[in-house]
Amino acid sequence: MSATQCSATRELLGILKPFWAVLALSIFLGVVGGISITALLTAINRVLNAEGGMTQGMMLAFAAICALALLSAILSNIGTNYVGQKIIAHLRESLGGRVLCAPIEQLERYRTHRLIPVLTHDIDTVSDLAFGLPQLVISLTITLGCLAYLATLSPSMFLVTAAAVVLGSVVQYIARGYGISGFEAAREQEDLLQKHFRSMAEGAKELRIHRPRRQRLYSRQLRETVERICRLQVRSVNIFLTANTIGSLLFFIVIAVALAMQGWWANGDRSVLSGFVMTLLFMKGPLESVLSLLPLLSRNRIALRRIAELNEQFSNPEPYLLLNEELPIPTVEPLRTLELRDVRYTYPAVGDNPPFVMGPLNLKIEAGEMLFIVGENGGGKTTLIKLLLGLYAPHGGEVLVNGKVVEASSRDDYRQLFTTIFADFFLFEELMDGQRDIPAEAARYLERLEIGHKVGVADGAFTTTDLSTGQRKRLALVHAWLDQRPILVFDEWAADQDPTFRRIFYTELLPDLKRQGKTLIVISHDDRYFDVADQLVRMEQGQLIREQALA
Ligand SMILES: Nc1ncnc2c1ncn2[C@@H]1O[C@H](COP(=O)(O)OP(=O)(O)OP(=O)(O)O)[C@@H](O)[C@H]1O
Repeated sequence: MSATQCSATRELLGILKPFWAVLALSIFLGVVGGISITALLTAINRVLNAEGGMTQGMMLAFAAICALALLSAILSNIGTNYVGQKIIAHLRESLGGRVLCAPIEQLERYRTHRLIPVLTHDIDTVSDLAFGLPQLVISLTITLGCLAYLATLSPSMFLVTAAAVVLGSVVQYIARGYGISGFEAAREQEDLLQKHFRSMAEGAKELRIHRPRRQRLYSRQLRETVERICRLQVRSVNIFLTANTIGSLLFFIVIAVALAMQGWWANGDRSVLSGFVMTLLFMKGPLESVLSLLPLLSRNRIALRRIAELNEQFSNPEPYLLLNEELPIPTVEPLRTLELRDVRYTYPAVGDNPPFVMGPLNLKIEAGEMLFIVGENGGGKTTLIKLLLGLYAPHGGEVLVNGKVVEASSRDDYRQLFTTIFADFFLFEELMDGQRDIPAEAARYLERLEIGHKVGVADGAFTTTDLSTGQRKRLALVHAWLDQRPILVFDEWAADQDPTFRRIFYTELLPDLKRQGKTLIVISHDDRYFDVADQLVRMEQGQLIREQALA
């Protein structure tokens, strides 16, 4: 078994493990359903050839088998439907949890356009198989049951039929090899398609004013990818359909052989001959149904491999990340100091670029202090705050809070000291639980930031986030303030503000927050206001240069 098959099989077994009892029962009931239907067929054949037609006993047996076939098929469907829905829920929850707990560096490396198709497309494919499973089990059982019945009717003709089934299966196997490579190539293209969709949605404005780029995205990227996927799917499905049709034809060849050679194997017994032909014709439907599910099996294998890959990528979740709301929130002792001691961090080389090396970084911040981090683009300011925030674990050195080293086990608690507005911030509409009404002071902030007339709070969420970029940042500031954390981090917050608000931010809001006892870490390019800071550090090519204390 190849590594690919191994990972898909392991993933499938892992996914099915919690539901094995229900699944085993459903499969068992599916087998019972298949056997019952085969028994019905043999009963029909017997009645057709019985002297005097159907006796009362036969009628009762017929009704009982009908009831058994019906009941077992319904229960088998209910069981697999349950398992199918549970699998979807389980995969969504477990993959969602993995993404939430993955180290930030891994998430930054695993691009969104690759993540979303796994969480949507691949999970749906796996669940499709779960829904197709009872059909597969029942059809397979009927096929095997019919073959067994054929063997009792005529061992010699059974061998001819079995040879035809083997030949059909070999054709299917070869077709599957070709078909699956097409499905795999199509799945690769799905990631690319997702990337184009993201460009279309997120770059809508840029595309509207740049005709050549828009045309290129539509005709050379989007259309080409869509058509490539279409071609690959058509080709793969055609291969499967052709193989199925060859399989169907084999049935009629076997029937023709049976009719031509009836003298040899049936000794002119017409009841054996009619039973044989009827069973073969009956078996054709279930066998075709099994074969038609083969493309789904192939797609399923690819989807499982993608899920296994994602699981593997995020197999080292950050330890001690709490997702369970019921666990108690640890009490954090009041902040006194925050320190980086000989901290090092290296981004791996990208292409021909050398790795970007940060550090050793040494920095100490006292509670209630205002630290400004300045420096040219690409100097390492954002990386420095990611290290300070505990988003990146240092590759060397230590982060200390109140003189104690922040270990992996305490890193998540440590992060709860901070509220951050990143340059590429995400604005959540909902407030946290228990904040159903904005406290009076926050309303004052909304007014002061001149968005009080635009935004209110209803049902625990801001009434709107449809604001200008600068206004959204102001709203994020209110959000951050509502968090009531001791340290606030601003990554170029003022960059989108007009000069008046920029002045208000540096000369009124920051001093106000400082007066409230907040510790403030501010990335800034606004050299006019550097004198507001208590401490100023410059980041240059990954090195921290301490400027003189200002205040
Ligand atoms: N995910 C990453 N992988 C590899 N290198 C990275 C990654 N993120 C940042 N870098 C590199 O690290 C360096 C510092 O980046 P950082 O974002 O910390 O700079 P910055 O000072 O905040 O810049 P700016 O002022 O433009 O926001 C950059 O030169 C960049 O090339």
